[in-house]
Amino acid sequence: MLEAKKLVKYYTMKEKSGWFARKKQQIKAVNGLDLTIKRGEIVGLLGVNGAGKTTTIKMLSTLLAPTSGTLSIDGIDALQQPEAIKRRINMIAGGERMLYWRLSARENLMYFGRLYGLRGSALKNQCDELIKKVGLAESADRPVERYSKGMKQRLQIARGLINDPDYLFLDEPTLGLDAPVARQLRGMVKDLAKKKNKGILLTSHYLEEVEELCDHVYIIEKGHLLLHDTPTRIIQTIVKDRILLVVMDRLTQEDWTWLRQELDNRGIHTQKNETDEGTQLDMTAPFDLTAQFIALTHQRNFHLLRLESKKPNLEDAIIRLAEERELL
Ligand SMILES: Nc1ncnc2c1ncn2[C@@H]1O[C@H](COP(=O)(O)OP(=O)(O)OP(=O)(O)O)[C@@H](O)[C@H]1O
Repeated sequence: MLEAKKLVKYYTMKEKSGWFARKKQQIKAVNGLDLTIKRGEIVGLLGVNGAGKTTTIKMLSTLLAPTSGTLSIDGIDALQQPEAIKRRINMIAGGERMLYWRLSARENLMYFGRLYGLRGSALKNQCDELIKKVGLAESADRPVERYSKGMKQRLQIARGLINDPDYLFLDEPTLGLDAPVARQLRGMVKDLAKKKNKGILLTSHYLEEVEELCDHVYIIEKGHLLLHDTPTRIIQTIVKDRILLVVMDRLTQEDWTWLRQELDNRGIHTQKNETDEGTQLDMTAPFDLTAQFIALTHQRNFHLLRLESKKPNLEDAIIRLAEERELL
């Protein structure tokens, strides 16, 4: 298990405050964060821009020393024994960082493998296997600068697996990828956790991806933990409303006045729009309102064209949370 306790990172910056004077300014990027990742699970780390996600990942991957706090990985103190830890972890960033563009996929992997102490046939076999695994066999000897974004990202995954880490930190792994390529990568990430028993930390601005992949999620704000739970419970806790969308034959003014009064009496909040299809109603209430709405339509023989009950998702929850905390 990876266990971070009371992690703190303050950045100190010097700002000009006169001709010669410089004032020290301290930025509290991460401020007392507790976080755990077990092997075989995918953990999400969410927060608005500047919340402290990248700083946290850099500390977990020992690229950045915390100001205070502890970090242990499978019982080993990561701050005391960073060399022992580096063999057990790796980081994969989205976008186009962390690769040498003039080198081929094979040369990149050979280079990074050597950094982890791999040599000879062990290194060659590991590179061959990873190249095959991420589907780059045919283009393995071409320079990376000629790769598509999806190919570069698959190579990033291979690079992140070169030392066969037990824990992987994925920072925006599907950034800028087309939907089918992103889906393929999500499948790979799931397999790494569920079939290869790796512990995975994921940051992503694609909340559907987080909802689909993560067993539990940490939401941070200004370096503090705001919420830690499963995606389902986060949605249930934050968005209590159920949403019903209905399109029906155009309502007369009299019918609308009657319907609005009935809906108001039941605590159903309604928004009405006239569309080409007919009258569209978006209704929200803190309970499942489908049965009640259908009963009302029977009373006046309204003709329904479409009825969709929408379950709130993680994106709805995060937007609601940000609105409540005035982060938007
Ligand atoms: N090297 C640095 N020096 C000074 N301040 C920094 C440095 N890196 C980050 N910060 C500050 O620390 C805070 C947290 O930044 P961090 O990059 O960890 O946030 P983030 O959640 O990853 O944001 P984003 O989603 O925009 O990538 C921000 O206020 C940022 O300006």
